[in-house]
Amino acid sequence: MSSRITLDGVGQTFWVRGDEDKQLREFVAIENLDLDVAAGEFLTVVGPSGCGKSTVLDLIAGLAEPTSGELRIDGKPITGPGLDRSVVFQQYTLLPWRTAAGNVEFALEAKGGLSKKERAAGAREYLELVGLSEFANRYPHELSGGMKQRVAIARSLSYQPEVLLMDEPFGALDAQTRERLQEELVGIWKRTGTTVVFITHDIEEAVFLGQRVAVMSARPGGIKAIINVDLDRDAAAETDVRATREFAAYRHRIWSLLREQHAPAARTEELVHA
Ligand SMILES: Nc1ncnc2c1ncn2[C@@H]1O[C@H](COP(=O)(O)OP(=O)(O)OP(=O)(O)O)[C@@H](O)[C@H]1O
Repeated sequence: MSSRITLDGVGQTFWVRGDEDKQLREFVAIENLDLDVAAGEFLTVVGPSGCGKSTVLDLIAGLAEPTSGELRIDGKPITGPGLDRSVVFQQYTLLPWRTAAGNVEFALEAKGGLSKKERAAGAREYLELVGLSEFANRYPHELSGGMKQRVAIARSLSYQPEVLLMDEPFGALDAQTRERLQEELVGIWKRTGTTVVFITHDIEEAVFLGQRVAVMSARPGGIKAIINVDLDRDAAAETDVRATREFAAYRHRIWSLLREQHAPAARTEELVHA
């Protein structure tokens, strides 16, 4: 199950208070942003801090309304959150009083229409998908950071959203856990065919996961470039794809695009929009 997402000339402006005069003024977070995510695609988004990555994700999730432009999912305007889309945030948003299985079941309760037995079976299935079958009865405080994030992913996938929106979901994890979860996520994406939009600060993570990498520019945020990544992900399990020359070339290309943004011109722009 998957869905296509379209952003058409999307802009988002916030009212912010000036540092010195404390006057309210408009702050253009993103401007005239066009983006098309194909059904079943894995798109990663990188960009400097504050360029509007989370803003874009919030808009696709329907958690905010754009100031201008339009967002559509399968041709229909996005007017609010929906069960066709699921968000995984950086911080683990698990219910501490529920076990791992209980947390997944919670999402299925919200979806409705399933018996207790079906919900329990669903939780088992998705915890297995993320490699946590043996930890179903543990409470969040008894799980490691990586395990908690896997429960959050299992919970998001359990109600079979067409779109999975991930906002730096592995940002708080150590490098090894992060790499393992990246590999698991690619496997899950292949098995489920879900459309994934994944935000990250980490260029290597963006290249490893994304079929395409959208590189954002800052102030106001927009899409600077979209890079098609053609890596043999099927070989990922056996070979260290991250150590290949192709991988390094993609990494360098994106690094260079991001680097350009630190030029003095960017600072001038910052003042214009401040
Ligand atoms: N509710 C809000 N009110 C005012 N300004 C906001 C609001 N939300 C975001 N912003 C501003 O909009 C810009 C984009 O924020 P956003 O969180 O989307 O950036 P980001 O690229 O996700 O940043 P980071 O990588 O640091 O998480 C920032 O300058 C931020 O301060």
